[in-house]
Parts: sequence; structure tokens; C-alpha cells
Amino acid sequence: MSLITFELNRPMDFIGLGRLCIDLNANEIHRPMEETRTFTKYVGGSPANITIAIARLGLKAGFIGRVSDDQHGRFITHYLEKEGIDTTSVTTDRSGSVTGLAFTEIKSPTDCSILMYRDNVADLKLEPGDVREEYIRQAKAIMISGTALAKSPSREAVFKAVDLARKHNVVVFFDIDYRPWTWTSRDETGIYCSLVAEKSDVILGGREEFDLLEAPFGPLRQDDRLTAERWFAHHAKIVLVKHGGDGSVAFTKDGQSFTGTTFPANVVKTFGAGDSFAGAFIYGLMNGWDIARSQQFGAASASIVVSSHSCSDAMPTAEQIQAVIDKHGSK
Ligand SMILES: Nc1ncnc2c1ncn2[C@@H]1O[C@H](COP(=O)(O)OP(=O)(O)OP(=O)(O)O)[C@@H](O)[C@H]1O
Ligand SMILES: O=C(O)C[C@@H](O)[C@H](O)C(=O)CO
Repeated sequence: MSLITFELNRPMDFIGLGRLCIDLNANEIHRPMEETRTFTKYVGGSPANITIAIARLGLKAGFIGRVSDDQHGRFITHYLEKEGIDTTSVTTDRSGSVTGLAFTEIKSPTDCSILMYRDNVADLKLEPGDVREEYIRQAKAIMISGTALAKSPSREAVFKAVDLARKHNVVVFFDIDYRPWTWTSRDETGIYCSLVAEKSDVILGGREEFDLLEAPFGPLRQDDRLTAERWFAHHAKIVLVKHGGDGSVAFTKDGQSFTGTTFPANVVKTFGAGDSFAGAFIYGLMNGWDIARSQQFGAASASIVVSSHSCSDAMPTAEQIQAVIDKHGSK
């Protein structure tokens, strides 16, 4: 029997919840931000990227979020609509908030960083009233981005969404998605993210992100298996720890573990790896594939996105991902 069960008779496959932002990716790569003069604009925000990845793979996706009441907000909403993503739960925030911006610095294929402008951002204005029970219960899965817990009222909106999802057997994916901006302290992050991780079916994060969740509650053990066991004692069935260019390790509640490798890439920049991986991994699970195959699909997708200039725009189709696997052989 499968570890997680998706309610197959639901019209919507997947809902993303969290930030809808803009990435400004440096055009003049291999130089510091101080010397960068031009950027290309893309839709960004990790949960937006993952939802776009899933829509590109052919699943029916929707989004719960808030956008600013200006040209940037409209750019994002139009982009989602063009991708076939349902935006009926994307609310325009009229409080004077702005769209979050992520300026990316691409110094070398291994030295990339992000500078985020996140003061008074629309995404964190998401309100519990924006989270509608009838919207959530018609979906098979929902994915929560940990950054949506950084401030109220978005924080309360997340807890409402998770409780409604659990009530209606909607599979809850939690991507820790730690961004230091907008949080007050690391303890605050660890404690709030832990509260949602406890209620989630599948948890994804990097080693340092899982450490952040463990830090407020005791000495760090920095051991992927012990991390997974912590969450299996709650509700989780799958815990996936991402290790960048070293691949990933997935643990399942029935005691198995799966080591995922990587595919060769002509790396332009490293960010976007996690989002493309997550989109394709979730797609695999939703197709009923086993963990190892889903992990392989995620890794192949990530190899395409790290070889591209953007995150959202570069999300591949299933055929493009399969072509990578066919070219390099199953890993
Ligand atoms: N340099 C690389 N070459 C090929 N594949 C990569 C590379 N870096 C990451 N990947 C793939 O992407 C997966 C996720 O990467 P990573 O652990 O960097 O996620 P992340 O930290 O969430 O990424 P992001 O930088 O987008 O936040 C890895 O498990 C691996 O399969
Ligand atoms: O997550 C963000 O807000 C920024 C992303 O869109 C960015 O491209 C990235 O970091 C992807 O991991």
C-alpha cells in the first residue's frame, strides 16, 4: 500500500500557498551585484515556482496568495493564468503593500546569492478569510511554503489551510523554504515551522533548514535519519533532505531510505534547483511513482533549471525531463 493516498476524484491536483514575487536575475553574470546594471524580470517566489513547475508538467494547479495592487501584481497574476494556473484564490491586496523582489547575484556557477526586498510585501498580507474551505477540499494536495509563516496574518492563514486540508484528506506538503528576510529570529522560524511540519504528510528541506527546526528544542544532531524520525513521530510519511550538488535523501515512515543522485548540468546558477526538484518530485508521487523514480525525476528537472537563467520560465515539461534521463541513463 502506498504511503500517501491522493483523493483521485478531485478536480484540482495541487494548490500552492505562499509568496508570489518577482525575480530580477542579473544579465551580466559572473560579477558582483554592485557591478550589475541590467536584470531580467521573471515571476518568482519559491511556492510560485513550484506551482508553475507542476502546471508545466500537466497537472491542474491553483494558488492561494496575495499580490500587490499594481503593475507587478498584475504581471504575476497574468503569468499564472497564461500557465493555466487557477487564480480564483489569488487576492489583490489593497493596503498599499508591494511585491517582494529577489535580486539575484550570479558570481560563478557555484557562487550565487539572493538579495531580497521584502518590506511590506503583499504575500504576507494573506488573511484567513482568503483561505476558502470549498477551494481546499476540491484539491488532492496542497503545498505550504514556510516563509508564509513569517508574519501575521499570513501565519494564521497557513494554519487554517493546513487544518482544512487535514479535515478533507488533502495531502499536505511542507517546504521549509527558509528565507532570513521577514523573520524576527531563528527561534521564531524554528518554532512556527515545526508546528506546521508536525501536521504535514511530506516535508522537504535542506540540512540547514531542518537544523533550524530542531535548534529551539535541543542540541543539534545533524543526522538526516534522526531528523526524519522526529517527524515520523508526528504525522509525516515522507521526509526529504536536499543536499545541493550532492543530491538528496528521502526517508519513509516504513523505515526505508532512498539516496537520490544528480544529473550533469552546465550550471549557470544554483538557485531554482530546489523548486524544480520539488515540482517534479511531487508530480512523480502524484502519478503513483515510487520514491526513487520521483527523486530521479526531480533531480533531472533540477539539472535543466540550474542550466538556465531563470527559475519559473525554465521549468521543463515531462518530455524534457524524460529526455535528460534517457540521455544520461537512470541514476
Ligand atoms: N549543481 C547541480 N547540478 C545538478 N543538480 C543539482 C545541482 N544542485 C542541485 N541539484 C539538484 O537539485 C536538488 C535540490 O538542490 P538543493 O539542495 O540545492 O535545493 P535548494 O537548496 O532548495 O535549492 P535553492 O537554491 O533553489 O533554494 C538536488 O538534490 C539535486 O538533485
Ligand atoms: O523564492 C524566492 O522568493 C526567490 C526565487 O524565486 C528564486 O528564484 C529562488 O531562490 C529559487 O530558489
